[in-house]
Amino acid sequence: MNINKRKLLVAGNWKMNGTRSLVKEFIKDFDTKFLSSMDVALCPPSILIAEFSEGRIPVGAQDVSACDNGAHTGDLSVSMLNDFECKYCIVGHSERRDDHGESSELVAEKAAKLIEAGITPIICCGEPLSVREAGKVNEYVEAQLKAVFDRIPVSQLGDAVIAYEPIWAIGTGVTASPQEAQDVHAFIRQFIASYDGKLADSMQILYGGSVKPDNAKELFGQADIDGGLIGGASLKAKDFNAICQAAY
Ligand SMILES: O=C[C@H](O)COP(=O)(O)O
Repeated sequence: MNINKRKLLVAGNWKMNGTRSLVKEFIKDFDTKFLSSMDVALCPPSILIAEFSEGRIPVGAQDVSACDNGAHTGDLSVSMLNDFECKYCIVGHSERRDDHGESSELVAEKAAKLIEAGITPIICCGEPLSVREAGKVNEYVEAQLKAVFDRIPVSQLGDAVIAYEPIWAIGTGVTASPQEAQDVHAFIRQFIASYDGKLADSMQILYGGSVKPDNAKELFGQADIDGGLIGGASLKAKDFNAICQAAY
């Protein structure tokens, strides 16, 4: 049992991967004991969200529109996510910022929309390698998060989650060392504290970027790391179970 700090959250992000049969297999193999003492979520591609209704795993989406229902081809609204009982929704993942040119202001709008609808946003931030090499990680991450804190009153951010994901560690097998990750998480918590100390103490800050069964425990053991946003390793229930075990 993890004794430190806040309740931990392990969230899987399947990205653009998965099939209906993988969902069935995953539901069968996922160990539901984890649901009793920690937060768990699985964010499949939106076309597979309904398939998770047969299991007990809380489900999330990977993105949402900042607009209400209407003429927005290809998008999903918060009310649609609510209709499918999504508890979480990732926003501002670096792949969306890169592939779809999403700005931090748009990410903040999406997060605001989710909070208004009662869905927990998992707000991603994180720097590319060039920024780390230039020694500007804190400034970069702060600018991404400031857009959110400028847009949403702290009184409404109680249920939001932040995920720090250094881009150079995503899908590369290169993980930030526990200390490197902890340093940025501590900075993020300090940044939140500059708005509201209580919020800083309670907000879950996840680490993402090549989290695997063999490195999860050390990462989650850091004082300011409250779990993980897991990409590749969340596609196999066996590995996802092992990562949840590290947080259990
Ligand atoms: O959302 C998840 C992250 O991008 C991490 O992906 P990864 O675990 O495959 O490196």
